[in-house]
Amino acid sequence: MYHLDNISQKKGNTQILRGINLNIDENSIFAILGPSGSGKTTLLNILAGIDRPTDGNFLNEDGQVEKGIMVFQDYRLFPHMTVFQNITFGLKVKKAKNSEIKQRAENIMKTMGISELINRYPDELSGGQQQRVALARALILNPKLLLMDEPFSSLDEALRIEMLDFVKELQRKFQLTIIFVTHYKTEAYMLSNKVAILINGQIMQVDAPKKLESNPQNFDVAKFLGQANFIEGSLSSDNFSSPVYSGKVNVVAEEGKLYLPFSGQLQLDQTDYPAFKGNVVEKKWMGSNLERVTIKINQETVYCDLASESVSENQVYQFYFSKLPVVF
Ligand SMILES: Nc1ncnc2c1ncn2[C@@H]1O[C@H](COP(=O)(O)OP(=O)(O)OP(=O)(O)O)[C@@H](O)[C@H]1O
Repeated sequence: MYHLDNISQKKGNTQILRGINLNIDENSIFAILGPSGSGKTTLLNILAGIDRPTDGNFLNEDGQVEKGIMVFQDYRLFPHMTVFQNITFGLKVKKAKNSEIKQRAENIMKTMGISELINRYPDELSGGQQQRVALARALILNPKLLLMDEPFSSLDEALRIEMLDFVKELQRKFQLTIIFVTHYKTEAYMLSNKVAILINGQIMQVDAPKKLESNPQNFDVAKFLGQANFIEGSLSSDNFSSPVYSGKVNVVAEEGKLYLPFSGQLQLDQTDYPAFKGNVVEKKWMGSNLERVTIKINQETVYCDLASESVSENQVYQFYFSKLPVVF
């Protein structure tokens, strides 16, 4: 188990990280998901030993300070070196024997499917190939802990999904612990069954993807995950009143402002929680048999995702909550 023990980072007057505590199982992939500017790169730089925190430590099971090997967002290959020279750079610095360097490079290039690129320079490689070279350069050092900073953000959708599967395969093959940061929730969900949400330098929630979606712990998490419409209303005890929904709610926290998350919780089949009658004004197919449906109720607009073809445009439907709605 790795421990992030109360890690804080301040640069000038900016408090970037605020007391991050996390336990990370060895031999697993742990995803940290957060919006742009939330402190993901700052945190990974600390875990890689590239930067020192103003407070706290990154420790291994034995309580010793730990650091991982980083795969950067922009790959950072050396432009004047071939693929072989890039991959073997770290071993050369460590003064490994030439025969060992050659052997390990051949093995890792084979694993990564880049053997035929051996003499190419980075500007002769596609983004996906550069990504594989960057991974090979890290893996040749036999790391126990690999840190990945948005490594697939510049790849196209199909390639990104292929690389996510590949990372899972590498994790198993090399029994790695991988800490993966991203702002794409699908990436985090596909890679890991434990995802930490980092917002504004704070860990807001650590949970399985399905739990995050169904039970975001606070307004910031729900808003970031984008699964929510937020309808203002008023609350008295556990009764919520708004133009869209009035009735019982689950109250998570009362902060003066009241919001109602909808998406993923709405359905057409009757439940005990009737939500609203609304006019479907638009549908957008999202792939995978899902449509994002725009519904108008008086002046309010609500978005929800429903199975394709379950509603038609310009028709009024009664929508139901699938469970007791939540007010933050
Ligand atoms: N040296 C610094 N001095 C002051 N502020 C900094 C410094 N480095 C980063 N920041 C600020 O800290 C915040 C977090 O930056 P960081 O790069 O860690 O975010 P991120 O989550 O990785 O973002 P992105 O997804 O866009 O890469 C940002 O608001 C950034 O402007």
